[in-house]
Amino acid sequence: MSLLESAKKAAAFRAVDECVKDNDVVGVGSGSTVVYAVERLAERVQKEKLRLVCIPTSFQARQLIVDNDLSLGDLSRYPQLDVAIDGADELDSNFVAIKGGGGCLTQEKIVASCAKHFVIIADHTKDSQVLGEQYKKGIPIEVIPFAYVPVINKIKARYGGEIQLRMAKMKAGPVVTDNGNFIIDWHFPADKFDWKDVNTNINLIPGVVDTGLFVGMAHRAFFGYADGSVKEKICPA
Ligand SMILES: O=C[C@H](O)[C@H](O)[C@H](O)COP(=O)(O)O
Repeated sequence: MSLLESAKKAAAFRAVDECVKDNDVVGVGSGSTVVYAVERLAERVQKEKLRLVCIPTSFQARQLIVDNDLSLGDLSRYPQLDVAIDGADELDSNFVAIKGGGGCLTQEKIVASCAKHFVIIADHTKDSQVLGEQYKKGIPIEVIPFAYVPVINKIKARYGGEIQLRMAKMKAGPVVTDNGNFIIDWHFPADKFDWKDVNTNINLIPGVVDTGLFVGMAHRAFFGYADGSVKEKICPA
C-alpha cells in the first residue's frame, strides 16, 4: 500500500472507531478515502454486531455498502442521520471544505446536511490554512447542462478566475454526474473571499445545482499520516 493510501486508511479507521456506535444511521461519503471507512464499518458490524443503517451519497457509495453487506437505507426512510463520514479535497483552518473532486458533491451535501455530526476523513495533504493552498483543481460546481455557459460567464463576471467544463476520461464529452448534470471547475483568483457569501451567491445563479463549497458543515476532521498516526481537528465554533 502506498504512503498516501496508508494515511487515508488511518484517518478512516480512526473516524469510524470514534464516531460510530450501535444503532446509528450513518451517511457514507464518496471517493477513495471512504473505501477504507466502509471496510472498517463492515469489520465492526461483523465483530461487534453493530446494527447500522448506511445512507449512500453516490452510486459508488451505494455499491460499497452493498458489496460490504452493510444495511442500505435512503433519506425517505431515514431523513435524520446520526453521523455522516466523507472525504474532502481540502479543508481550511476555518473548516471550509472543497468537495466534488469525484463529482459527487450534491448528494454528499444533502446527506451531510441531514446528519447530527459531519466528519471529514482525509490524508494530511488535504489539511490547509487557506482554501486553494493544497487543492489546485478548482471548486467543483454542479450545473444543469442547458445552463453551463451562462453560469460560467456569470461566475467569471462577478468573481474572476478561470472555469472549465470537466471532461470525461475514456469517453468523449463532459463528465455527467449521478444526477445527470455537468461539473464546472472554478479556478478562483487569489483574493480574500468570504466563502459563505460566495457559496450563497453562486447557488443563486439559475442553473446551478450546488457548489463543492461546504461552509459551516463539518464538525470534526481526521487527517491521517503514512505512519498510522492521525491528527484530529474539531470545528472552532
Ligand atoms: O466527489 C467526490 C467527493 O467529494 C470526495 O469525497 C472528495 O473528492 C475526496 O475524495 P478522495 O477521498 O478520493 O480524496
